[in-house]
Amino acid sequence: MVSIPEVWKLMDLTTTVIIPLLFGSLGIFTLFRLLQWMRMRAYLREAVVVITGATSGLGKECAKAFHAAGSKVVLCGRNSEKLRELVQELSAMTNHRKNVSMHKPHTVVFDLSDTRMVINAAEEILKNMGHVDILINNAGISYRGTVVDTGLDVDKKLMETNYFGPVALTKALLPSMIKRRQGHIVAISSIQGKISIPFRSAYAASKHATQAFFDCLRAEVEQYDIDVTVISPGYIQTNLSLNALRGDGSRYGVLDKATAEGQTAAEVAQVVLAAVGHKKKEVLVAGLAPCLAVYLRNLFPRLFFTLMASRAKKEKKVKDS
Ligand SMILES: NC(=O)C1=CN([C@@H]2O[C@H](COP(=O)(O)OP(=O)(O)OC[C@H]3O[C@@H](n4cnc5c(N)ncnc54)[C@H](OP(=O)(O)O)[C@@H]3O)[C@@H](O)[C@H]2O)C=CC1
Ligand SMILES: CCCCCCCCCCCCCCCC(=O)OCC(=O)COP(=O)(O)O
Repeated sequence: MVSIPEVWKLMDLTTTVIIPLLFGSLGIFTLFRLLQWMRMRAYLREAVVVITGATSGLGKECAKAFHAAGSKVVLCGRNSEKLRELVQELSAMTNHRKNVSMHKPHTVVFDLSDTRMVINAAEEILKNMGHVDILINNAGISYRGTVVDTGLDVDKKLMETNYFGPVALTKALLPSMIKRRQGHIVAISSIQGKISIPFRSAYAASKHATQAFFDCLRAEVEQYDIDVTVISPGYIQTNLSLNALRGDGSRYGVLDKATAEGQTAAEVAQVVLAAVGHKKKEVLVAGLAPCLAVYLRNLFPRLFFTLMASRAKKEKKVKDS
């Protein structure tokens, strides 16, 4: 039994020590988060942010998010008409924050799978903007097909767009970042940069290569105060599956159920904004099953391979029927 004086003592301890401590820590935590948020906003404001694949999906939503945060966005794409429309859309956005001014976006037209064009584009960007603070390598294409029926030209196309394009652009902008000892390079990879699922060989390979390249880069450029962020999303509601290539190089042209039921591009763009603002090294933006699959691949690879083989058999049966 607890005696009355003991209860008083306990209550005294609660009111004089535990409650103030609790509220004190909460206050410190809130203050810390606020400072973090303010530092992120300051980092993004006025920053020159280059975004590839800005004409659609995640790139377009990133353009809106960074533009609204006060960054000077450079919109890259291969369709000048779509870029012009986006500039109009961004220019029409109203500024809700009094202390943030939104800048007129710049545009650069080039195809990522053409190395010469990529190098010229980087020169053009540096000439017009003076420097690049943040490069977001977002543009990409996907693929559907079996290894046995896929032409090598399709494997190469995927690697050129998803891997060599971002690598060429990064290499072209890196020396100026090193010179300034300042810069941030972002790679939009995929959960498929961490695990390979059946009928995605070319896509998963290009994303695994992306992950590996940018992990190396991060280690090499930290000494120059350059940050590298790799973002690995799960399914997003975009045109990715519609524009995916088949094994014979033709357009897949189907909006897959998983894509249609994915996260919205605007949600993922906010995660990209925060990850860049907080200078995160890598971020997985996916539901429970894809995240668990990544851990399963690393912790219990045999089980993962069995699951993928059964998935391949099942999908093949459905296709054949
Ligand atoms: N949607 C998803 O489920 C997921 C997407 N991702 C990644 O997100 C990124 C953005 O894709 P998402 O928005 O979904 O797809 P979209 O198809 O909507 O957008 C892809 C963008 O990349 C551009 N692009 C494609 N090929 C080239 C090229 N050769 N040169 C220049 N630009 C090119 C497209 O330009 P154009 O308008 O001219 O076609 C478009 O702007 C990709 O890297 C993708 O792998 C990662 C995980 C999941
Ligand atoms: C301990 C229990 C573990 C349970 C794990 C179950 C394994 C389930 C497999 C889940 C596979 C998830 C694949 C996710 C793929 C993905 O998110 O890809 C993103 C993309 O890049 C999409 O591109 P696509 O062209 O494929 O639409």
